[in-house]
Amino acid sequence: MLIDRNLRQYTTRDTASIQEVAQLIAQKKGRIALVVDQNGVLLGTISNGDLIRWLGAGSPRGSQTTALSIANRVFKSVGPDDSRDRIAALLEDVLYVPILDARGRLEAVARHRVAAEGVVLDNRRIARDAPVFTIAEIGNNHNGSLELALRLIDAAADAGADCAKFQMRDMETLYGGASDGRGASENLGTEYVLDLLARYQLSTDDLFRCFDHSRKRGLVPLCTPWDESSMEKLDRYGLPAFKIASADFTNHGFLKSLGSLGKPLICSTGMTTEQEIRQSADLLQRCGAPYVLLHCNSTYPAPFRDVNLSYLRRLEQIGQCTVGYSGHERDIFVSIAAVSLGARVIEKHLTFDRGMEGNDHRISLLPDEFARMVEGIRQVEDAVGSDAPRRISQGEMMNRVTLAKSVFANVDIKAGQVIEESMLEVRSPGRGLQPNRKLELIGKRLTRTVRSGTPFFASDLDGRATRQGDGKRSYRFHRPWGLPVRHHDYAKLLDASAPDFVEFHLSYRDLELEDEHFFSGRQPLNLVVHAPELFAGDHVLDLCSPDEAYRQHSVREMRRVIAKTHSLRRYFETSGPTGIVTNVGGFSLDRPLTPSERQQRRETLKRSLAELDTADVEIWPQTMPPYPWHFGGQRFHNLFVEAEEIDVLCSELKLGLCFDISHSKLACNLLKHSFEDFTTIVGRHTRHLHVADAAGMDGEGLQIGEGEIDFKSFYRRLDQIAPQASFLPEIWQGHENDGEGFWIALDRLQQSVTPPT
Ligand SMILES: C=C(OP(=O)(O)O)C(=O)O
Repeated sequence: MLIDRNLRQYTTRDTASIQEVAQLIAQKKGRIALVVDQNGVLLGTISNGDLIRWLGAGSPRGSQTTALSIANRVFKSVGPDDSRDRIAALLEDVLYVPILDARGRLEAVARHRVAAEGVVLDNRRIARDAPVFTIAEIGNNHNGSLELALRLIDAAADAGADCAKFQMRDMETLYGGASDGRGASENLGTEYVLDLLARYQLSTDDLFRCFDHSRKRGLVPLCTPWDESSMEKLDRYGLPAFKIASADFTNHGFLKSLGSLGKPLICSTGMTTEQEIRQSADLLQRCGAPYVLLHCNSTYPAPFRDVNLSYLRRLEQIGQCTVGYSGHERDIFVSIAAVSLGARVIEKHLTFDRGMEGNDHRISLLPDEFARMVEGIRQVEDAVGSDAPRRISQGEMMNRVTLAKSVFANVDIKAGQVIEESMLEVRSPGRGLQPNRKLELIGKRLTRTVRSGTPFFASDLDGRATRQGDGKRSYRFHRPWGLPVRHHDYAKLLDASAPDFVEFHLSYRDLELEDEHFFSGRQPLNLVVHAPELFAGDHVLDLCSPDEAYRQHSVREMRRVIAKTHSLRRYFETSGPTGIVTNVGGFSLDRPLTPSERQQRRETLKRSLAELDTADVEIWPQTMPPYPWHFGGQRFHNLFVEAEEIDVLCSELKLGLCFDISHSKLACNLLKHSFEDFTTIVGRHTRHLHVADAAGMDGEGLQIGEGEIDFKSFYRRLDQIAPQASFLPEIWQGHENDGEGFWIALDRLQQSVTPPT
């Protein structure tokens, strides 16, 4: 059972429209709306079944209907003093039991607990599918000094912690006569702890100051109450949750008191038997308390061999809840490993000096160690993934092309011929059919001619191979369309279709090609150029580089690209300046750049662009994904990713843009921005489009219809903002097998986005 005091997700006003009620029920994935008046008095309930019945009855009075008019006015409820057993009995018949105060106001909702939902504190969700919540346990490491406590909070925030945690004790309640610190009748260990605690308490006011300061630094303040009097003070202060120390996990009376407050409980389970953990978890469930269990070994430092991280999985099963780890061992590695075993909360002590007086200092992390641990946690939580079937990432796919092998013909084979084993060989690169499919090819009759030294493709197996000899493919789009070409496949692709323009994708070696060998006279189509990203000597173009020598190198390479563009222009029907699609740089290797670093990169870009002679050409920066695959490895991209920034840069520098919709969809996915709004903002600057589908955070260049983009609505929007912008399909590996991927993309686009004529 869960007693949920987070009421917003259940309640709707009596005057709300049916649409609002439906939205509430749908959005919160709940099955009920509780109808309240302006004072929060519960007037009735509406289930999704009630909504469906209302629709089935022809929606009497239609849009005039209010929530109250269709609500069930007779419902089961309980008062705050009703026993948990009574609520549990009611929950056998209904899904939700409202808990009302004496005046009928909704106080909480009792319902069945769902283990996977986790807990929410200060808008932070702690759950299996949420980011790891890191707690910097300051505990008593302030040694009674407010000034030190505040500095530790700052250090926790700077180290990237999510929470600063303290401990509060009412020494008199807790230790009675021994609270003066002398505790002479206690055993030696207790006497020592008592003495420390008595000397190193912060006053209640000082602790509250620490909580205020934590909030100011963006941290969730938490505190472990060690007694009921402290619990009441912390509740009154308004802490969003309570931490429960291992020492109190078998203290059923205290657990019940904490559970009755309706706030999430983060409970450590050190020093307890499995039987005791089961009992306490059972008790928390009966209380209806939202809770998380932390695996813990309560020794200081804990020997690594006693930590038993594998218990995390068992704890998750026993507690039927989200789990975490409160670590008392040395160093940072065990806590990072705990994340890979399912921990979603990591608590570690923090100090400035392990030599200070007090038990906890010597097992605490220093601020730079804590920061390194948080960094490790973030890396591991990103890397853990799932046990779903293996998927090849986009970067691996790129590397598979260059590093792996495929099946090639070692003789010319004509269409209609049957393939024999002796005609095949396995070699690099891996552009075509993987070697494990070689046997499937043997005995197949080819539907196309395959020249010696060229690879086979999957379409050779199912007879779908590219049509040959049946004339040029023709497409009709209401904006100029083109094809990405290289010097070596230009003639072949042009043979197969009649685009309005071609976009030359240049490698740095192509800059040295003699263009006259490739074109016989002037070509009746327009030209766009795509600048290389990689240049000789592993130089990745970066016009924004803070390294001046590197930046100047990039400017020199860009000048060569411009010169090449002028050379190509001689062979094409160019009307106006030629666009050069460019990834202008601004990437980083280990982390995204900070806003001020980004600002510096923007200024540097302005400088670099001003150093280029752009007569008869236009540099079109390309919109970028947040995690571009640079030659099969991942980087962070920082410029031309966010709509507002692109808008400002393009306006200031009067730049036209190549809107790569696959890249930008990924950026919107990561930043949780609307792709529609992005299109509206950057559409104003768009001269040219790279079109491909996209999925997730880094699935770029996908075939049309195989990702998440709604092309129909995208083109509809863009037609109003940038009707003249040219486009081409930039499908990954689209040029293989005589441009098979491009033709599929163009066919699909024609079907879905061309308005009827
Ligand atoms: C002592 C505490 O917790 P743990 O048992 O995790 O060390 C605490 O929260 O104050």
